[in-house]
Amino acid sequence: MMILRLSNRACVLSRSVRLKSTLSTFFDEVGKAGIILKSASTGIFENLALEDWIHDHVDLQNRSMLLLWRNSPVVVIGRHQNPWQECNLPLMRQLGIPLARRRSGGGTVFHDFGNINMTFFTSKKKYDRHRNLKVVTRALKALRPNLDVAATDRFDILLNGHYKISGTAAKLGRTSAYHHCTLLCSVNRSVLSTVLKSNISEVIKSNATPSVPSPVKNLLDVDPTLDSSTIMDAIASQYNNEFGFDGPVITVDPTHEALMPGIHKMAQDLQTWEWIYGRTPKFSVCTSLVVDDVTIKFDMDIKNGTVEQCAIEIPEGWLPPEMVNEFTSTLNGSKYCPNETAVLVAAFMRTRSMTEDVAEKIHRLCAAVVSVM
Ligand SMILES: Nc1ncnc2c1ncn2[C@@H]1O[C@H](COP(=O)(O)OC(=O)CCCC[C@@H]2CCSS2)[C@@H](O)[C@H]1O
Repeated sequence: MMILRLSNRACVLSRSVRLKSTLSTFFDEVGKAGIILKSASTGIFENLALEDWIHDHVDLQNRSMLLLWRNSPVVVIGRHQNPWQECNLPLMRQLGIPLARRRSGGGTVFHDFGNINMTFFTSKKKYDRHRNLKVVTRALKALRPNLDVAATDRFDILLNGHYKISGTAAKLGRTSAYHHCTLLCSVNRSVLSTVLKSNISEVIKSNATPSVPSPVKNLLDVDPTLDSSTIMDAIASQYNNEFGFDGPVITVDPTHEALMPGIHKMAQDLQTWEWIYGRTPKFSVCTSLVVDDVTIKFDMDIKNGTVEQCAIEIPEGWLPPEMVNEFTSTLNGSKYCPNETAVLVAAFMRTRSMTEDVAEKIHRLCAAVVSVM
């Protein structure tokens, strides 16, 4: 038997007990129609894995579930998006802000501790985004009756009819579904807007899903007496009210492999380069970069995150033609990734004899290519 350790109104699925059941069989034993979970993790990959695990393993035919979670700073792109088009990857690397690709569609958002995420799990039949967003707007109104918050036809929530405070995405499986959304409480808005501005969007051609940028605001900007844990509590109690449930908020730790067998692998899969970058729909980059006062034209086709075709036009006499050929063939077939490019170019330079001047130029050429990665 698994034990629920009660702390005030909240429960913690205890790690200290000897587990005889997984989270899904535990829910079957408890037999509740509605369950509210809160993640103990602030790691995006663990939290996205928790969503995947619940979606794949919990019987959602006769049960609905709300998961509340928050993350440390991260940019989260939709399943069919192009990260180079959506965000400033060089700046994110500099700031140490990771990128994650989620399994649901839709656009790109920024999360930090000032952003709340909610995931509403249901059977596919009961999937109802309007009703879920009503839980959020009513919870906010219950806290501050004067707040002007309303859901739109595209399932955003707007503050004062203009400022986006919540964005929505969803994943529909064969029999079950989840709808997840954000809520901006006190996010760092200057980081949000700078990381969500691509440095190379104008040189990318792609059919990937584009985001729909909106003016955003934090709830705490209009009412600094609010705080995100009060808001989370209000959402949990409104969820119970709306659906007629009465459960407590259960804290669950997504690193607890025994409770959720297979979850570690799910989190690992979400962190692979192949999932985050490799799943980008085919795109091309066509740009001119100035290196040493000469203009160099790059033309690259990228499929599965890998350079499929690369052409570089360099003014005659700047570099020996065989070096240019060597450089382009190094890029062909490689990941569209600054680290991989730098390593491969360094390796090719080690195996060729060249003057210092040529080596310097290849370094600068490499830096120019890396600047658009
Ligand atoms: N955290 C957050 N919340 C609300 N709106 C945001 C946020 N970050 C950025 N934005 C704004 O939304 C647009 C993109 O809007 P767009 O409509 O294109 O995309 C979305 O809303 C996707 C929401 C995904 C929600 C998931 C829930 C759990 S994991 S992520 C962006 O350019 C900004 O203007």
